[in-house]
Amino acid sequence: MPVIDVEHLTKIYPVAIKQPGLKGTLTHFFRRTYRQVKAVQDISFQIEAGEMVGFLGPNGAGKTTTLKMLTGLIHPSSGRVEVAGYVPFRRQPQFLEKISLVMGQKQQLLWDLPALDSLKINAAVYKIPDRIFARRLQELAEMLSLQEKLTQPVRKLSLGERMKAELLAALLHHPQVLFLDEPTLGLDVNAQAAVREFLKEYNQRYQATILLTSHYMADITALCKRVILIHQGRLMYDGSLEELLERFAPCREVRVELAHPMPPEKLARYGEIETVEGQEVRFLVRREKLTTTISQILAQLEVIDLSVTEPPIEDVIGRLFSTGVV
Ligand SMILES: Nc1ncnc2c1ncn2[C@@H]1O[C@H](COP(=O)(O)OP(=O)(O)OP(=O)(O)O)[C@@H](O)[C@H]1O
Repeated sequence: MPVIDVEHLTKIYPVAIKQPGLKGTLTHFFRRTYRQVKAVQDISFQIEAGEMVGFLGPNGAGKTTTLKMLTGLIHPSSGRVEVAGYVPFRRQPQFLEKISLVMGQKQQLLWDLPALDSLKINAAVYKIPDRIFARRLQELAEMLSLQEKLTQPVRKLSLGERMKAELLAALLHHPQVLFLDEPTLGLDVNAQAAVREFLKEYNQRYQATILLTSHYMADITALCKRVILIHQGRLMYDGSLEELLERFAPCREVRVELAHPMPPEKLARYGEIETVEGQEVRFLVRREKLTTTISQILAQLEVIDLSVTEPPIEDVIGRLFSTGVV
């Protein structure tokens, strides 16, 4: 049975239109007109327990709106949504104990207090007994390398430490389902990697289900085998990341530095030649032929150096979003 079950989910925001000037203000006050923003349109997907899924889309695609419906912060306009067996917008306490939502650009920890104080408040809200609180705190703080930092006021923590403390606060009640909206936003490369490493470990250790949005493709490639793509509120793709790349980036680039320059006609058999500059040749080679082609190049040519590069995933997905075709 899926932990997250979404069927024909739609959210339409009514947005009041106001004309400029005094007349516009008066009309707006007495007789408002609305236009409809279709933020999410008829999307369906299921996520099984323990899965870690990347939820991707360009700005304004409807990701946050979907996460808000999945966590019960807003009511869908139509469709059905169930998370951990509950209908989110009823906001039943048993449901709230099973989920957590972490938004990279919002914080729940109190700015002037040590994180530990906010954590104690959370423990009281979730009715976590002292003994269990102490155990979980120690375990999570260790996983996040935060032991020394929890007694300092939050405002004195670095951005990365603050994000880790936010994660600790969000996970103290051991939610079964975790929704993460840009958890690595604005963090430096090391802090991003630390958060990623932690999420991977948390998912494996507790079999937690995680739905994650991120503009950093490194997060997605490191954590998610499956991705869901949405564009202008509609579901574009739901499947494995590997298959997506296979379908939309079937080639890799092979750069070879030869001992002596060679005429292009003698090189064409190894792949589609992109450029030849002196002794350096760049080929495009289909993924499935990569190992055979590389062995042939190494056996048949005098090679000084060879490297293989993957087209950046950002480029592949960016192209999909700009063409709107999957
Ligand atoms: N409360 C609201 N009232 C009216 N329109 C809204 C509201 N919240 C979001 N929207 C609109 O709904 C659409 C989807 O927004 P949403 O925030 O869900 O996108 P997103 O994929 O999370 O984007 P981003 O990556 O920029 O955060 C956008 O056109 C946005 O302007």
